[in-house]
Amino acid sequence: MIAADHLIKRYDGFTALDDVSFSFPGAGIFGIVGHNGAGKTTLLKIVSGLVAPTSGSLVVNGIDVVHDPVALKETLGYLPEESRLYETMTAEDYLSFFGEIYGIEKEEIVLRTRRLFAALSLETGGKKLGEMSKGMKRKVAIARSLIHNPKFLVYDEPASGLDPMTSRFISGYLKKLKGEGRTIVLSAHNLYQVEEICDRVMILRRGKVMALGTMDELREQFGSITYTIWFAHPDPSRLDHHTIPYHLDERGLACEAGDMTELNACSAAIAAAGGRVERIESRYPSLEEMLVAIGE
Ligand SMILES: Nc1ncnc2c1ncn2[C@@H]1O[C@H](COP(=O)(O)OP(=O)(O)OP(=O)(O)O)[C@@H](O)[C@H]1O
Repeated sequence: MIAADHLIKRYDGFTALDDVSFSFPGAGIFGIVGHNGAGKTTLLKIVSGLVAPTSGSLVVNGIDVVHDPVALKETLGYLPEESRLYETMTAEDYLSFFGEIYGIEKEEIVLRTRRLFAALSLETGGKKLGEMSKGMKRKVAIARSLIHNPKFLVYDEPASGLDPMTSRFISGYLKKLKGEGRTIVLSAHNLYQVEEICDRVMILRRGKVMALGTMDELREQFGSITYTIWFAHPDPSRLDHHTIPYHLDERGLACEAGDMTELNACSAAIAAAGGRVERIESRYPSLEEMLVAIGE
């Protein structure tokens, strides 16, 4: 469905995207993450046909986006990082305005607007866009991106700057859109949201692809499982912090091990000090830890 091959984007000699290739089949959510300036917005604009790459090819649903970006318009819903809404318009008029641009009948626009606002739990109360909260404005912008019922959605940070409740609501809504058979390409700084909803994830660093795959594949790639060992000891004050670097958490005395060797050494040290290992849990690195490991 999406095939990007060797995309390069240069701005006056500065390389914002450096040989980016990926493919994404069928319906689902593709997440792009990376530090500020990594090239996420640039890539999303290229994927939407809004910016031409310096070189490389991009095919979306059989459309050659590099040579015929306009052909994508009917099937594309694009949500920019910051939507400039017309402050003095009501949300209903705003959607009408865009619906008419797409040539949708007036009655149909009213019907779709009502349905979209209901699905987004958006009660406008006749307010003008300038009077709305950030969360409401974001929902209006999302509704606008869907007014022509596109199958392909490109969302630049759909939940940025929103409170946790609204952000969670948007995550759920994106999953619903995916359930309707749509393809979503998104960027996000909220890595927990990406981990939760994305089928495939790309990590960009300074315009280069550092990792690409399902969350499971990324976890494999970034490998190291870490371990937490919980243990009991009759008198923790006698424990030597150098041999057993423990801390106290809500479950009791705990010790972290970075690999199997450390795990074995720590377990042996606990036993030698008269303690008893009660529980061991393994943990994969989170997307956040992967990003930190990759560095800026
Ligand atoms: N029109 C432009 N002209 C010159 N440089 C640009 C232009 N657009 C983007 N860049 C540069 O390309 C790089 C990537 O920018 P981009 O906005 O794609 O990053 P990003 O990953 O979306 O960042 P953020 O997370 O901060 O939104 C940055 O160094 C930026 O300054």
